[in-house]
Amino acid sequence: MAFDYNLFVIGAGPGGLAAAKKAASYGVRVAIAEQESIGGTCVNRGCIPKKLIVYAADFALQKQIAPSYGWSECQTYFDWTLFIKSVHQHLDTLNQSYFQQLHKAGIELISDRATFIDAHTVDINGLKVTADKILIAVGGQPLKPKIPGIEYAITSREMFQLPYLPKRLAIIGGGYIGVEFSSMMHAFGCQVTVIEKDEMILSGFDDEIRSAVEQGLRKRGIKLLTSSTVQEIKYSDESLLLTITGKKREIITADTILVATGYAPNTKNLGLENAHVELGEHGAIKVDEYSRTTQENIFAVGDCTSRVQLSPVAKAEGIAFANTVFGNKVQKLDYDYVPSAVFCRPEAAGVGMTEAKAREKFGESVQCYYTQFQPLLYQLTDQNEPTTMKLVLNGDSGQVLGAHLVGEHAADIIQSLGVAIRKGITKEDLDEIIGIHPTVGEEFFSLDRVQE
Ligand SMILES: Cc1cc2nc3c(=O)[nH]c(=O)nc-3n(C[C@H](O)[C@H](O)[C@H](O)COP(=O)(O)OP(=O)(O)OC[C@H]3O[C@@H](n4cnc5c(N)ncnc54)[C@H](O)[C@@H]3O)c2cc1C
Ligand SMILES: NC(=O)c1ccc[n+]([C@@H]2O[C@H](COP(=O)([O-])OP(=O)(O)OC[C@H]3O[C@@H](n4cnc5c(N)ncnc54)[C@H](O)[C@@H]3O)[C@@H](O)[C@H]2O)c1
Repeated sequence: MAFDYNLFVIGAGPGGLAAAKKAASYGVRVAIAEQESIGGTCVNRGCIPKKLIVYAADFALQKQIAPSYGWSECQTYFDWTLFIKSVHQHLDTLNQSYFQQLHKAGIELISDRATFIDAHTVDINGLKVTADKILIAVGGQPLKPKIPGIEYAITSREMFQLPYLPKRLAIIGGGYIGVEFSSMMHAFGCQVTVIEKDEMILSGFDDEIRSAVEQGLRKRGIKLLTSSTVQEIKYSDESLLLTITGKKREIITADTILVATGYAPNTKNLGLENAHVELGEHGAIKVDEYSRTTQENIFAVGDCTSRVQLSPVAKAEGIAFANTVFGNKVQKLDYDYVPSAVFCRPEAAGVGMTEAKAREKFGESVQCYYTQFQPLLYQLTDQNEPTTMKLVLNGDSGQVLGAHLVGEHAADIIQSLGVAIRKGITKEDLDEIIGIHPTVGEEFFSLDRVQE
């Protein structure tokens, strides 16, 4: 049977775009459908605008320590409306550049929603298109817990559209999104309360890292209510009232509520049943290690498969799919050494195993090196802003299993160290490295305190 395309991709986020471009480089005929803006969550309502807000918030934090560096206090004013307008102008430029990249690669862009009619046919607003292979890269969307009054809460998507900064912000969920927004919004002067159901924020990270971030945020005045949930939300006198249950029952007042309790795969109403594509837990598309779904010619990558919900992972899965299916290079991903970071202040990052995970696998032989120190940046100031550093080792072989850091440039330092850890570096190898002075990262090469 002759198909319209060799590959049809649904969703132009990092996963779909990477797969489409790689497949096109092998000379196959590719089309991609996108119902919103090119670039997906990452470019339009995730990583990129978030990081620009982090930079904006950093000026406020720098201002606090500037007098210790000889700068006199001066009046400054942060104009959120002006700033967020320039963020969106930048996103428009990025969208344009993606559009041109697709055009140059000979990939046809169909700007509409696609749904399955059968395993080889999709419907796009009444247009039937056929393809030999179909890749689902539809991403995810914010989950909202079933709480009475949750309709008053907004999600991260709307945070990027806020017309003005709220005075009091309540955040439900102390994961990546909740913690990052708590840090940025507090730096702009908002009163922030985070409500997290677990005992600590940032589940999945090493406990020492979680605790160091908690201390850092609390010290700045961010209120963290852990082991707590929201029972109901009410609107009264132009304010939102959240009834908190958990360690303590209390009512907090907010102008804006951000709900950040996880991301659910975007797999509803996609017609997947017509194509015999099965779903697993929480609506994630079931895939094998080569991203193949339960239907032989259909593949899925990125957030919609709920493996690791990060942009570089979606991109790597897209490339591995295209290499395997069109490039004659069978490739699967190793998810063990995916570095990740939380762009809060203090910044946190980790790669490899946490101490808890290492102990599950290697038991008593696990050894940890740990240090906490006041970095040079804060030594002229009266602020106590410790850097926390931890290495997790297999004590028998000396192999480094994981590295974790809270402090300045944590994300950049950890991603470079991740390369060495993935290659099986030992503590002895690290001790032989000559670092760059004076930096935070050099301390990883002279850790000499085994944690009790
Ligand atoms: C606030 C926030 C901050 C984040 N920060 C980071 C970060 O700093 N670092 C990081 O690595 N990750 C970050 N992430 C996660 C990252 O954005 C995602 O992991 C990544 O975007 C997933 O890529 P994807 O291609 O799987 O899906 P997406 O980027 O979600 O793209 C999917 C695309 O498919 C389209 N689509 C869906 N259904 C259809 C359909 N039926 N037809 C046509 N098109 C369709 C959607 O419109 C969307 O454009 C962040 C996420 C959020 C929400
Ligand atoms: N820097 C980054 O790489 C980055 C930044 C933002 C988002 N992301 C990605 O986006 C995904 C979604 O982010 P997220 O922060 O929404 O999810 P998350 O899974 O990181 O955190 C959700 C948090 O909400 C808590 N929670 C769940 N239900 C709750 C309730 N009813 N009350 C109180 N707390 C509740 C959970 O215990 C958890 O700590 C992340 O998993 C991550 O992969 C990555």
